Amino acid sequence: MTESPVTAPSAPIDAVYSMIVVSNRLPVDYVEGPDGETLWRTSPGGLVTALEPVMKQSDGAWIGWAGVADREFDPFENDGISIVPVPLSAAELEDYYEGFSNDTLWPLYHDVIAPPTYHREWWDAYVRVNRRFAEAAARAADVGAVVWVQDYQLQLVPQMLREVRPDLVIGFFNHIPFPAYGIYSQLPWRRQVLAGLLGADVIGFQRAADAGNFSRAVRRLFGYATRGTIIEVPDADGEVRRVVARHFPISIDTESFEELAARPEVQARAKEIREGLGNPKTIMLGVDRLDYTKGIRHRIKAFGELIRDGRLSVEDAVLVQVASPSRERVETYRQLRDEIELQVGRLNGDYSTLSHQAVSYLHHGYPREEMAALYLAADVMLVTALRDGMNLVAKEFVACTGDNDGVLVLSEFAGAADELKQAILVNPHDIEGLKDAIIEAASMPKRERARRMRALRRRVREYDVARWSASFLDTLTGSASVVPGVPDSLDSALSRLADTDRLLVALDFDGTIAPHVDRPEEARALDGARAGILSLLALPDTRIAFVSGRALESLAEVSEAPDGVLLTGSHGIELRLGASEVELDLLSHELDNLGELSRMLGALTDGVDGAWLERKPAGLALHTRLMPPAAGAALQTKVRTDVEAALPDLTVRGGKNVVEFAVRAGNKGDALLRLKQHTGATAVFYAGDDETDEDAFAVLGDGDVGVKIGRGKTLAGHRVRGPEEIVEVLERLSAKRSGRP
Ligand SMILES: O=P(O)(O)OC[C@H]1O[C@H](O[C@H]2O[C@H](CO)[C@@H](O)[C@H](O)[C@H]2O)[C@H](O)[C@@H](O)[C@@H]1O
Ligand SMILES: O=c1ccn([C@@H]2O[C@H](COP(=O)(O)OP(=O)(O)O)[C@@H](O)[C@H]2O)c(=O)[nH]1
Repeated sequence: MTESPVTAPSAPIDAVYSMIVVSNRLPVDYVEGPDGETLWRTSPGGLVTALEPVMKQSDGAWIGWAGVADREFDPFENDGISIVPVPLSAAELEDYYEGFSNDTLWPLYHDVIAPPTYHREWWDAYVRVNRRFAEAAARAADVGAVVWVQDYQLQLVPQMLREVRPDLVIGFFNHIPFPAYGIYSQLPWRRQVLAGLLGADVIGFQRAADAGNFSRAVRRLFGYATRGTIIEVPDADGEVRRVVARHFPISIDTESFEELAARPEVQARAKEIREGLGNPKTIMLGVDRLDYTKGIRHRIKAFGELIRDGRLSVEDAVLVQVASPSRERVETYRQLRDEIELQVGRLNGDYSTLSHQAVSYLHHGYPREEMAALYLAADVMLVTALRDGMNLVAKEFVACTGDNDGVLVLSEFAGAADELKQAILVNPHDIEGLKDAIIEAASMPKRERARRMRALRRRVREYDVARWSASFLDTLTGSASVVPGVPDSLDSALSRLADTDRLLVALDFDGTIAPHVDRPEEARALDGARAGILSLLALPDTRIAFVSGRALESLAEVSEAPDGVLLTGSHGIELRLGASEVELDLLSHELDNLGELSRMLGALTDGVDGAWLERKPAGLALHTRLMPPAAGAALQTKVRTDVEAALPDLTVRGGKNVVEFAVRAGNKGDALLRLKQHTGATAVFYAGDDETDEDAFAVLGDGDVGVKIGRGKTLAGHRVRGPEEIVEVLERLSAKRSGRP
């Protein structure tokens, strides 16, 4: 794909940043002041709204385009953020931004609501500009820095960056939907785009469905193995990189919107807006970039028909539609503007009176204060997107509705619908359904309005933008240091989990409930963990399982598992569910491989001080914990290389001071699914500390709780410091569950 590779700066020139965000848009756009002076204005769109508070909290740099062609700017500081502008020529603006980004990818990724256009010269410009962004990031990033690339305009940057700076930790977040394969496969450069994205360590999406579509496309086009949210990407040297592709729904700085809406001057402005509109009974509000994905026409059509049919009157109801200018040089956007303005003009001509307008249409972009006042003034917020990555407007309306008195009508095709379930959910293509929903919203009793809005507010408070970025970055980097104790967020998750009908508590053994020891046969669970397990076992509809990489026999021995505990060993290959033990019948070629493996490992480790082999039913593990670290690492590398060359079909797993080879594949994710099926669990708790536990975290669903012990990249939603914290977690879970009605 990268015909001419990204140039690696011999010594990065401005390599000072340990955290970098790269996006097409900077938080500010250049505008020329009345006297020709340089002014910077907040850029449009939700990406900037979401990332601005994140970057204000970090001392990293934001790399992006300044919103104007053919101008070069030096790096500068804006509102506490270090800005590194990347220039675009007028031709690049046309081909890369307006063309490939907004006339190819945008309609394609939004389910071809408008027809995508494919031009080879647009693609060439896309590659060229992506390379420029990658070069800028490679120059600015300190050794080992985290680079977080944003959105569909820059999908090739992760791979380009990895090629020249393999030391970097690279994340990617896609703010818009990722389409199903049947649509994605139209893209002539579909393989190059996937390869570009797979350069990242973690690829984030708005909805679980988007992440699923992406993984399916990778399977179809590259045949890479995927397990849950993990994609196994082979590198050129045959090593497998585990790339995470999962959803991280973006959000807003809820507190700052609440604070804004509580300001007296904003409330006064809201009152003024209502009065200016003639104090109607119901103010309906739509706020969108003027984009065909937003369903503005559908909304106006439904509203217009309600007036025409007499179900609403212009004396009682007005629709305020903010349609902020967007991508105005792209033909589809121009046409849309004409269509909407014709529609609004007709509607107002037909139904407005001298004192009451049907639609108050505003083709402007407003500052946050005015947005908050509009949200406050509105009774009903109409978000009728035909497809939308998230839609932050919906969340902002909820945050600003401080008195719980407002109704949100929300398209099920906006990412926000996965979270804001107490909104009135609509299919905007169904105009009759949309009309009924608008009437339901306008006439909803006060108590019902308050009940729904309280629940919505709880959600946007709990899941704000800080949580979004923390959860993405934590998955990407692992937290630098893990504080002792049980975090509040984990405690709340345990409270919810404790209420489930049938609970499965699945625990890795070593390093999770038993501290690591030098001799694996000496490992024992902490007394507190045993006590917690016994008290959970005594509760109805509560099952416990140990999920270990150890051979089942060894697990049974060291765990001294109380009766009733389910056991899975050898990474899920062996299971003991109740009294019966699952037989492990190795096939003849597996037995041959096992014999050869055993011979090779014996020869390679014979006489090496501190190295020992652990036999497992389907393989062998080499332990080097008792060796000097450098010698242990060197031995592991040698053993891996030799075994992989001689026996390429084996499953290889690296752990802490251990490398393990198995003649039959199996993993803790499969084990957990099997346990879930066996127990009929309605929710699962899983805790683990090692790389192999990531397979289990990868199969957890929305109502489940995953806890990673210690540092390191993880898919688990929570993290604690060590087995002592797991003791506390088990105690709390048991107490909460025994207290349920
Ligand atoms: O930069 P523009 O071409 O002017 O477009 C503005 C932004 O629009 C898109 O926003 C998306 O991100 C939001 C936050 O995640 C999300 O809520 C919304 O659903 C998306 O459409 C676009 O993805 C950004 O790159 C643009 O900057
Ligand atoms: O006149 C306007 C219109 C919109 N917005 C902001 O633009 C963002 C729109 O984000 P959303 O996710 O809803 O859609 P996008 O435009 O990114 O597709 C929200 O933060 C709005 O508050 C704004 O500040 N002024």
